[in-house]
Amino acid sequence: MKQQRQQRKKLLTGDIVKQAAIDSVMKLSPAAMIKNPVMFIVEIGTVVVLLLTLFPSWFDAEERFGFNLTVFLILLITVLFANFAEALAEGRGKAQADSLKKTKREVVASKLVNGEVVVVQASTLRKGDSVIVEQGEMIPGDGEVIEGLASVDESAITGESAPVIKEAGGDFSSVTGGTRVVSDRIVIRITNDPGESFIDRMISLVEGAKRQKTPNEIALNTLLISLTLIFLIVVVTLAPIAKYVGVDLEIPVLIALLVCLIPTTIGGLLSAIGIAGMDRVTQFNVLAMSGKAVEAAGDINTMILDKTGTITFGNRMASEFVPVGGASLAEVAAWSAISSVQDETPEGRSVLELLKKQGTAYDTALAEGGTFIEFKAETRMSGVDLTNGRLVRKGAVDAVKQWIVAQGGQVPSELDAETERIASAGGTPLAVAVDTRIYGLIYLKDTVKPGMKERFEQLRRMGIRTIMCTGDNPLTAATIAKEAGVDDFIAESKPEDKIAVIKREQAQGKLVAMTGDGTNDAPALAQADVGLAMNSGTVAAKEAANMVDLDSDPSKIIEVVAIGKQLLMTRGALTTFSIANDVAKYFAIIPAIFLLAIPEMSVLNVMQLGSPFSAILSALLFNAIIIPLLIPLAMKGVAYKPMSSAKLLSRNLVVYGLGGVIAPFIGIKLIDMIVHLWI
Ligand SMILES: Nc1ncnc2c1ncn2[C@@H]1O[C@H](COP(=O)(O)OP(=O)(O)OP(=O)(O)O)[C@@H](O)[C@H]1O
Ligand SMILES: [K+]
Ligand SMILES: [Mg+2]
Repeated sequence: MKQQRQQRKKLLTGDIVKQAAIDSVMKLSPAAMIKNPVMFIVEIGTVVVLLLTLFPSWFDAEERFGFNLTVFLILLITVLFANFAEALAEGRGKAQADSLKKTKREVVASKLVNGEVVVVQASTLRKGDSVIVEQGEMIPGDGEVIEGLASVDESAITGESAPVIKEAGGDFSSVTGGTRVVSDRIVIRITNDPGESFIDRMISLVEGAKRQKTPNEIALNTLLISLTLIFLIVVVTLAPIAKYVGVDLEIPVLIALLVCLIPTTIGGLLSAIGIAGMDRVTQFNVLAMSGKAVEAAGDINTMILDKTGTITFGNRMASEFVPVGGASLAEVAAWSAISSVQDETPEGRSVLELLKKQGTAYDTALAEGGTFIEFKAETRMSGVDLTNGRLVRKGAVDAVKQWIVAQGGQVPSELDAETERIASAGGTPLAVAVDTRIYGLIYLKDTVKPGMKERFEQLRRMGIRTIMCTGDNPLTAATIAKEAGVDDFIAESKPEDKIAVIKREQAQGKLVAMTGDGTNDAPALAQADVGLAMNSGTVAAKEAANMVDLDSDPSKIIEVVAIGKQLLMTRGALTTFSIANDVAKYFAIIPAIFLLAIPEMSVLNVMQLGSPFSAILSALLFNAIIIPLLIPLAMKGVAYKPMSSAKLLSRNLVVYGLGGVIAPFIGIKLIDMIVHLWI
């Protein structure tokens, strides 16, 4: 499985680079260029200079073939470099889309029609149809298991070759078209019409077909267009003014000046930054439904995490039976077993496993024929109503206490002390009760994932507040919260409490992220600004969320936030760099232009550039080659250390702002020294 994952990461191959080179020429089409107004202006300038080069007489212009041709070529590569950046960023997604499309081969499906099996083409299946999938067969469409249990190979979409169990009911019922049943047989209800499947969505996502500009990008684009218009006006009005004072500025020189001044660096890299950011999330096996979701992740103030499975490993295992109120150890063990025979949750299964491990004989015959009470997050209890009328329950201590009191029973005096002992060790105590009597406790142990403290510390440095929401009791919650280092916790919380927390934070103007997998998480996932659903989870959760983690690792939300932050930072840093650059170029090129007309003004030549022409060409060439030089940074993202936004901003202003001012002086001077040798 590691190998497959690596293969995915190594997708930036020679083929992609070659394809990107071809695409950058295709993207010269004005219909495509107009989407990037800054570069579109450069393209128009390129065409004008070409015409001036070839037919100077048309314009009554001076014949300066060599210079004009050079300006034309530099302008052309400027546009090509920008197109190449975008094409390269798109390349990896396209390659991934191609491999996904291969999994979309036409398959046949065994559709159930009035109880009979009819073989049909998968493409004819509609929402609501039921199909049978047997061992070895491809699952014909997205759906929910409504009958049976099977192991499914999902490597086609997750890159993970270990099969996963899918079963009817519960949080592991969703299946994805294009994955394969490797054992057993399941009946599936199709949940999507053709063309709307998960793989379809994934293809259009990685391909960027549906890529819409995010609000952030639109705002930045507006700024870039405004700057471009301002400089356009400046340059256009410069000509008559210069003429008035007796300086004749040629059109290619003015175009060169314009291109140097407008924000071509960020204009050329902007869409590559966005695509690469999305791609980084995808390579991380997280599907973001929109770029907006990734950017929102970068702006998160509050993160809601659940305890079990996110902060802890989630294998809450029974480790001890604790009798209370004069009950014997054997009695607690026996009732624990009876309450758990039909409880298919990991917690329930672990009770029987513990008894087996301890070698304790237990008899669950009493439970036969009884009504099973399934565990629910709302009741926080599970159990069985026996045929002899006795009611057996186990569950969260406060829930069982309430139940016992409602039954007319009493709470044994040492229950609280024992509960406290387990909870203060970070364990989860489950009370076991029958009718009106509490027999004792089951001690469920779970461990905090290693490295959690460091990760929450990082989040804190990013200015993100973490809140752990758990159905567990306050003491267990407090112990785990302390051990993991979260900022706050909410104990004994029911699913609706999560929405309440999210709404409360949002009301304070904060952006909230959360993870979840169950149907009861769906409303909260939809309410959160960033909702990360687990691929193993229910269809409802996946549809409500704006991101899906194919590896079903809830703690990945932390990395997703880091990627979002890095995306925003990269864009900010390169914008700063680009604008600082343009300011510096202004000082390099303006004196040169005036020197061209009034050679006596040699004091203007502060940079000691070879000649006015070489100064203009050097500035223009620097302006072009800075784009490909920054492609790696745009694609990889700027180096990122967790710290507060304010600190980051000032640090970036120094590095990229100051760097942006200094770099052109050095770059242009170097190029000029070379250029001057041959003109
Ligand atoms: N199988 C079960 N039978 C009875 N009670 C259970 C069972 N599983 C869990 N509980 C009790 O219900 C509480 C809530 O469990 P649930 O899994 O819903 O927690 P949660 O809300 O997801 O929060 P977290 O994941 O942080 O524990 C648990 O703390 C435990 O006391
Ligand atoms: K520029
Ligand atoms: Mg949970």
